[in-house]
Amino acid sequence: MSIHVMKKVVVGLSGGVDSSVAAATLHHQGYEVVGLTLWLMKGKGQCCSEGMVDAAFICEQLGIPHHIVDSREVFQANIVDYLVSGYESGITPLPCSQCNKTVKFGPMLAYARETLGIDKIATGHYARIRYDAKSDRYQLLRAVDSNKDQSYFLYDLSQELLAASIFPLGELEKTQTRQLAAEYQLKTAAKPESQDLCLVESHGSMRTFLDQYISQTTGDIVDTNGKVLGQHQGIHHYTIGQRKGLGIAAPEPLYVVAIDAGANRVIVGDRASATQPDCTVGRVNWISIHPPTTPIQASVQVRYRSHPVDVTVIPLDGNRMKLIFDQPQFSITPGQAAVLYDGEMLLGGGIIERNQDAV
Ligand SMILES: Nc1ncnc2c1ncn2[C@@H]1O[C@H](COP(=O)(O)OP(=O)(O)OP(=O)(O)O)[C@@H](O)[C@H]1O
Repeated sequence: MSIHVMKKVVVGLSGGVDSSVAAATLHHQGYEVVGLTLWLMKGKGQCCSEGMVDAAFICEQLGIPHHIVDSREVFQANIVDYLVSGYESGITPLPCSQCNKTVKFGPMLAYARETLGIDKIATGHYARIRYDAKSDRYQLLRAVDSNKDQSYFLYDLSQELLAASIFPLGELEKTQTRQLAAEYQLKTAAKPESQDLCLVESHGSMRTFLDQYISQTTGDIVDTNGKVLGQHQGIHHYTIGQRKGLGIAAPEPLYVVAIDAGANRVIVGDRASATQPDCTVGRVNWISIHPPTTPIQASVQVRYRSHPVDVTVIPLDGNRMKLIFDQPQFSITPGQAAVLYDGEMLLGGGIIERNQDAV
């Protein structure tokens, strides 16, 4: 007699079409699925409450249980406070990879294991996971749909989290996801794509969000020689490489090249002065490979949508690395993630550090 043990999985449901299809796909594959929605945002939580209702509807449609976990404190401490202190210190923090690690995957797996006795979690992220027996590691790969690929935001996950995760949409084109949603007649089938960071979508702009927390303190906008060219309303309104909205009339286009929080100054210069041959990166996480001890060649994305460029990676002590670009790069932004790839495999990544020469 064979005993059929049903595989169990907890699916993170945002109320969007991707996670709905992830849950429905696993359900149709025979998994015992539990839906889990994290309640993330305080105050302006309209998108969260709508999301919770839509997620509940999907669970009812699929006939699966739905759990909601109040994660507002975790989100506030790990994302809102992280963003506010980062912008106050003159960097442009990346919230999504931090959110995935500390708010979503980590706590979701803990909840799945401790409360539900389930060892697997799934999300609607577009990325793939492969086990490599030779290195005994789980590797993170780009999604098949290169336009939707979200691997960049997942570079900071651990081996333990990767081993426990399933990305049912990694092999699909977005159009196929929509088709599946229609086939399964999911309520979320026609829901529009989210266009931006959840905080930006809920508040209209990052500026509106930050202005709730950071008071506007006027300061100088200066050129690279320290000459005052204008005034700003708060350094948190600026990011490296920014050209628009500086309010300065100049014969040549000017870009933000550095933000000096100590002196409350924004430093602007021509395109060449916002271009760097190298940078250093901290809090490095090697995800798919063992940490290298000698220099390696890779390609790097310095922003989510930036084109990968070739780079030499020099490992440094203390979870840091130096990146030497084959071609100097424009607008390398402290606080954003530098994520390394070898073809479709994501090797690792970390947070771009401040360029000490620029301030
Ligand atoms: N509040 C949440 N609770 C639980 N899981 C979540 C939540 N928000 C996002 N997720 C999970 O993370 C995945 C990626 O989230 P992201 O915010 O990038 O949404 P998305 O790509 O627009 O997907 P979706 O269409 O499912 O909203 C989602 O597919 C979902 O599995």
